[in-house]
Formats: sequence, C-alpha cells, structure tokens
Amino acid sequence: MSLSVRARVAARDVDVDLEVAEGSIVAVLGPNGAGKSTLLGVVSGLLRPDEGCVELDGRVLTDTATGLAVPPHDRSVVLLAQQALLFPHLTVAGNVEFAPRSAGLGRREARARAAHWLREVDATDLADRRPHELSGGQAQRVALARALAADPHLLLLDEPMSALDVTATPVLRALLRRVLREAGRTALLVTHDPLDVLALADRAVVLENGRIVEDGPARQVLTRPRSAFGARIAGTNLVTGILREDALDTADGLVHGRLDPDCAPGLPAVAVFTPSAVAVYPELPHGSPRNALRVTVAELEARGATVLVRSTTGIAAEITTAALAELDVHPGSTVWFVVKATEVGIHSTAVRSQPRTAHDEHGGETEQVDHPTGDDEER
Ligand SMILES: Nc1ncnc2c1ncn2[C@@H]1O[C@H](COP(=O)(O)OP(=O)(O)OP(=O)(O)O)[C@@H](O)[C@H]1O
Repeated sequence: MSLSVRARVAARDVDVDLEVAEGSIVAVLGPNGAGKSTLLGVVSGLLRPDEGCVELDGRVLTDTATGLAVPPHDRSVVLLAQQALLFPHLTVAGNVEFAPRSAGLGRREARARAAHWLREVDATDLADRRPHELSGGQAQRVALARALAADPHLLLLDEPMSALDVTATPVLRALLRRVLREAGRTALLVTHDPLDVLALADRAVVLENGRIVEDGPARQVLTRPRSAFGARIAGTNLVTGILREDALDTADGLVHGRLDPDCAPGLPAVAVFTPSAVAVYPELPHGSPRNALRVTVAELEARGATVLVRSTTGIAAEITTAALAELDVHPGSTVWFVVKATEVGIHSTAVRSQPRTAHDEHGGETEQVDHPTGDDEER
C-alpha cells in the first residue's frame, strides 16, 4: 500500500479515509467545497488534521496521536497546481534544477536531471527563458518537469489543466499520460473533467460534503455513477474503439472527430461527445459530413423539457419533447444518431509502456481503462 490517509478536519467538516496502491492514479472528483483541496492539503503537509494519520510508502508523515508532522518539503510529495508557480527570477532550467539541488544533488547532476525532464516535456528549447516569456501551456509543462525532477514518491495534481486554453489542454493531458502512466507514478488528481479521469486515472473517488461517497474503477464511476455528482459529470457519451486512419472504428460504426495529438492508427481510443450534440433521425440524412450511427432505442428518460434517448449500446441523445413527439420513437425503434465531427473529441486510451503491475484494490473489480476493447460492454 503506497498512500494511506485518514483525516478529520472538524472546521471544514471533512472526514476521509483513503488508501492508494503504489503506481495507481486516483482521480478525486466532487462539487465545489466538497473537501478536495483539504485532502491534498493534509497529504502535502500544508494542513494539519484534528485527527488522523498519513503514511506514504511505509513512512509516517502525519500522526496526530504522536504529534508527528513531517514538513511539506521533506515528504517526497509534490503538488502541480492550476497555476505553474515558477520562480520568476530563475530561468526555466534553473527552475527545474532547483528541485534536485534542494534534495542535495551536485550542480552537474542536477543540471543533467533537469535537462532530462525538460526533454521529457518537450521544453528543451525553452531552457533559457524566464517564466514571464512562457505561454500558460509551456509554463505548465515546465512546472511538470520541475515536479518530476524532484523524483517524488507521490504527485498531487490539483486541476493542472483548468487554467489552460483549449489547444494547450490536450497537449498537456497527453504529456501527463506519458510521463505518469509509463513510469507507474502514484498520484492523486483533482479534476472536474471526465476526460482527465478517463485518460489518466485508474480509479475515481467522489467527495461530497467532506466524505467519500463513491469509489471505484474510473470508467465505472463515469459510466455507471452511483453518486449525484458522479452522475452530473458523467453525462457524457464515451464510445470506445480502435483508431483507423482518421476515424474511430466502434461497434456502432465509424466515428470521426477531433483527434488528440497522441492518437495513432491501430491503438484503442475513445470518442467523447455530449448527448445534446446528438440529433435523432428516422432515416439516414443525406449529404451531410456528419457521423451517422444506426442504433436501436433501449429507453427514454424524461428530463423536464428534454428527453434522453438511450441506445442499446449506451449512447444517449438529448432531444426536446416536441422533437420526440414528431419522431414517434419508442424502445425497440431503429433510428439514426447523427453528430457533427466537430462536436466529437477522440482521445487515446492506449498505454505504450509495459502493463501496469498495480492492481485494483476493490474486491477484484477490474476495469480495462488502459486497454478498452471496443466491444459493447463498457459503453
Ligand atoms: N481556509 C479555510 N478555512 C476554513 N474553511 C475552509 C478553508 N478552505 C476551505 N474551507 C471550507 O472547507 C470545506 C472544503 O473546502 P475545499 O476547499 O477542501 O473544497 P474543494 O472540494 O477543494 O472545493 P473547490 O472545488 O471549490 O476547490 C468547504 O466547506 C470550505 O468552505
């Protein structure tokens, strides 16, 4: 067991108990004020719980029973926050060297390690710049290099993509996948984005009112949520398949969309789109450059002024009740689900490293987040 946290923070009404296996990446989800930052604060040592214990790789970092509180810089835990928080007076290389230097490495070794991590995050050519000369995405890549150059036992990622623009986000997400998953890092990832959960995490926990209300394999929490918040963030269509040239080959047909940079033909990927992006037609519409999937309707779910039409393969379309009345759709009907390629994001779910050794610690329920098969089951 790599990380074990038990913490009660009375003033914030937070009471959590979490164990994270070595090499696993756990997404921490929850509404505003649920206690996510409090959890990270306790683990990083910035916040002392009223009662509790934090243990990392067998080393006790916090124990309120004995009064032990290892200071943040001595925990082998690093935090990658929303903002890069680089030292403004140091160059990029100087920022990254800082971590190994602080850990006692000589100048030459620290420089070599910094060069290695700058290469890993594709930032070698930024080495001599100052932080104010970087874009948000570049700064976050450098912050990631600095975090990894410290060679931490645990990485805390607090919405690391939330301050980035739409073009920088997939680049950093792909980079995180590569550097975290290939190295089998242990990490806690706070995020509001189901794509981050799917691309990066093995497991997801949902916090509500300071308590863990849901805990399971990441894909299961997204596709079959049991908590109110899980359901809210999971209302997304996730269709797995194998990438062929420029489209995803799924059990429902070919799906075109915007490809992430780490997508490659032959590898498993997932197409993501919202139910409101899906239009429903009784016949195949002609002449439009859109994705058209022939599906059988499994169920209709009223949602106030709209209705969720769910296919037998789990894809949902959200249409108005007026549109439903016109269509005359009912369970068992065969219809066409049509979605514009621009509304679909296609994200790699492949892992290029050796299979991970960490196994799920929840009663053996394993989900193939790393290697989705493209069959119907998970959709
Ligand atoms: N410095 C503080 N002092 C007192 N209470 C706080 C402090 N920071 C947060 N809280 C309270 O503690 C509870 C948990 O907050 P926390 O910041 O951990 O939530 P969060 O899940 O990280 O929220 P968000 O998604 O908005 O960042 C909330 O009720 C919040 O109002």
